[in-house]
Amino acid sequence: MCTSIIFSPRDHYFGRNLDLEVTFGQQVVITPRDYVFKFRDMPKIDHHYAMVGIALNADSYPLYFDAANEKGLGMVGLNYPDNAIYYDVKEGKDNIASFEFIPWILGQAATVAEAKKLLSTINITKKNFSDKMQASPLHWIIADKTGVSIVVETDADGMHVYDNPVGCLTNNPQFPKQLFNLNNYADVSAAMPKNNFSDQVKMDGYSRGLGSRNLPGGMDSESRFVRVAFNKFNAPTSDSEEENVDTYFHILHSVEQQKGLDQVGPDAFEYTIYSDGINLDKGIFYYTTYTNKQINVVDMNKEDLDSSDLITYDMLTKGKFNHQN
Ligand SMILES: C[C@H](CCC(=O)NCCS(=O)(=O)O)[C@H]1CC[C@H]2[C@@H]3CC[C@@H]4C[C@H](O)CC[C@]4(C)[C@H]3C[C@H](O)[C@]12C
Repeated sequence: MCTSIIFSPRDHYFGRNLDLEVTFGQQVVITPRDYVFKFRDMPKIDHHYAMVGIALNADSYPLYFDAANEKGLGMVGLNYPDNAIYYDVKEGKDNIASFEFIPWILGQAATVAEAKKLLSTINITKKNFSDKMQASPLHWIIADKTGVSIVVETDADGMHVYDNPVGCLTNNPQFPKQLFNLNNYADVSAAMPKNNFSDQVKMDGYSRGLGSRNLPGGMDSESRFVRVAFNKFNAPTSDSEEENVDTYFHILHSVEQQKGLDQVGPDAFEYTIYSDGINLDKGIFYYTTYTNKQINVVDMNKEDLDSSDLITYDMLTKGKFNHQN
């Protein structure tokens, strides 16, 4: 499972937790403006917006899990099993394979509005990257540096583009159902609850935090959706980049999956492999990993973005203990 948020305290931070039981050898990958993107059914693009994110560098093709471009448009792919359907190539459409979707949008669109225009002519095809790398069932959240976001789901009844008023996405079920489910948590609050139960029962509020007692605590995607939305809407904002980045990671880590809690096989447990966030206004990429909670930073502006080869960084997974005696 995965969780993605856009958090807008002053600048806009967008990214995700990647939760899985196996790791792919993913890296931080910057695609500069003159890298040539070849597409299965569309003409190549040899000049486009530069982007940074997490990808698998597959024979010099960036298979992005999540990324943002230099204009401040970002996109995250999250698992959407049993619902995601990709389609056959359709005449008259922009036929884009699911693994090409992030480069196609981020290469050409600067805002969510421009992304919507590209989406109006797109057809997500079922082509695989390779026999070994079959298409995975995903849905996507797209956000820009105004803080606006949308969700794209390709269901059996066609592609849906939803405006996203909460600025987060997890996994199943379909996005409208996730939104509807928030109704069940309308009374969750950061404040101490008022006794609406009965004025004949005396309640003395034995503990701080009782207002959020009914937040769901599970690892499942509905629970994480509600929890991360609540935590984000109640998060403090600041004028300091460091404080905002720190808060951003507190929000994502509040739905992180500890090893051992989400069993997916006899000896296999899903866990949060990494959490990342891009400052969409500034093109600065931040991440933590399961074993390294120190915030690591890659600034795309420090690279030559007018070049043509992928720029990659191995993720720093070794945490550091500060011994004080
Ligand atoms: C598994 C991840 C979602 C995490 C998640 O939600 N896990 C819960 C599983 S479960 O729901 O609990 O069962 C997703 C998110 C992004 C994906 C990559 C996107 C690029 C590329 C697309 C190609 O077509 C196939 C290979 C490819 C490298 C993809 C591999 C994998 O699919 C990635 C990492």
